[in-house]
Order: sequence, then C-alpha cells, then structure tokens
Amino acid sequence: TRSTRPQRMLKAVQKNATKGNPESVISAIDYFCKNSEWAMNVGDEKGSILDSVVTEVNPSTVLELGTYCGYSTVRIARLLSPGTKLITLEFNPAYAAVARQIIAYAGLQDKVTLVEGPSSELIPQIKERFGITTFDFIFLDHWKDRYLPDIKLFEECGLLRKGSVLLADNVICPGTPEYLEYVRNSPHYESRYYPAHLEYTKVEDGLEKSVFLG
Ligand SMILES: CNc1ncnc2c1ncn2[C@@H]1O[C@H](/C=C/CNC(=O)c2cc(-c3ccc(F)cc3)cc(O)c2O)[C@H](F)[C@H]1O
Ligand SMILES: [Mg+2]
Repeated sequence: TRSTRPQRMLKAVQKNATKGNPESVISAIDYFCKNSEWAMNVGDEKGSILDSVVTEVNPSTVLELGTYCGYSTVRIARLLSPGTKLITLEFNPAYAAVARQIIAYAGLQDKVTLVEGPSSELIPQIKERFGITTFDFIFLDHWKDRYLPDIKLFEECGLLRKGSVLLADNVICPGTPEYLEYVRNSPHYESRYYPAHLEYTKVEDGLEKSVFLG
C-alpha cells in the first residue's frame, strides 16, 4: 500500500540528515516540506520564535500537546539543559511511531518521553505518572478546538504555577478564537502575540505566548 506523508518525511530525514545532529533533522524536514510535500510542522519561521521562547524560559519541566512527526519536539529538546526531559502527547499511533524514529534519529530520545493517548485522559495522570508538580513551559499544537478545554484542565489539575509559560501555535490559521479570547481577557494570564506566517507559506499566522499569573 502507498506510504503516508509522515513515512515519506521520515525517509527524507534518514536520507538527508546526519544521525545525532538535530539541526540537520530540522533542516531536512523543512526542505522536504518546502520542496516535496507541505506538512503541518511549526516550521522554520515560527520555529525560530519557539526557539527564542524556550531559550528565554530555560524550562526544567516541559509539555507538548500534539507530537505529530516530532519536528517541534526536536526543536525544543535540542535546547533543553542536560538532565531536563520533555513530555509530548500524541494519540495517533502511526504519527507516534514516525515521531519516535525522527526523535531517535536526532539523538534526542533520552530527552523525550512520548506518551500515546488523548490529552484529556493523560493530563490528569501526569502528576502521579511522571512526578511532575507544575510545568514551566507548555507548547500547544494539537486539535485547535482542544486548546481551551486543555488549559482549563491544566488549571484544574494544578499543573500551572505563577510564571508558567504557554505557547500556542496557529492562533490565526487555522485559528483558535475561543482560546485567544480566554487568555487575552482572563486576569490569570498575561498574553502576547508573535506575528509570523503559516509554515512554508505567506499566509498570516502566529504564536500566542501566555504567562500564568496564579
Ligand atoms: C485532543 N487531544 C489530543 N491528544 C493527543 N494528541 C492529539 C490530540 N489532538 C490532536 N492530537 C494529535 O496532534 C496532531 C494534530 C495537530 C493539529 N494541527 C493542525 O490541525 C494544524 C493545521 C494546520 C493547517 C493550516 C492551514 C491549512 F490549510 C491546513 C492545515 C497548520 C498547523 O500548524 C497545525 O498544527 C496530530 F495530528 C494528532 O494526532
Ligand atoms: Mg501547528
């Protein structure tokens, strides 16, 4: 049967990147998406903004919602301090399988815990399963209509602390209107928009950074 786009992306990484070199994995995926097949990775432009926020926060505890093929997982994990691990949630087993291989190709498997399952089930389990009290940094890039319910779940589960940073992809395209309205109007968040473009296109998109105020 025909291969899937994530499988073709993995092949492009194995062909064009250098094993153990995260930068080359990132470049190989961006090259594939610009020259072969578009895919919904955060991409290089928004990825640079993600890099700068991760570097600024220098988090000890990190959560990503929506691994997909692991592109942003590699971008984040390559910047973490030694000994720091990130947890990434992905409920599609086929995507998770590709992501594991791309993360491993980058040599970052020891810095990543990929958990297969839906965020709504996993978020309430995180404290006891991973011994995490709160997250310093959370990257949201899963189904857009789940951003709002999931940050409410973070609040209910006590997973945020004063200063926790949430960074959300696609707040313009495809768009997350309810989420934006909430974080921009809630007294519990300080929010800022980083304008950019939809990955590999000229369409407007951007990232919203929201700091939890307690
Ligand atoms: C709901 N809970 C979940 N738990 C665990 N894994 C999940 C959950 N929900 C989804 N996943 C997992 O997270 C991923 C979902 C990513 C969704 N991303 C997008 O749709 C998305 C779409 C565009 C886009 C823009 C313009 C256009 F013309 C076409 C597409 C651009 C983007 O950057 C995106 O991120 C994965 F697929 C799914 O299994
Ligand atoms: Mg996205």
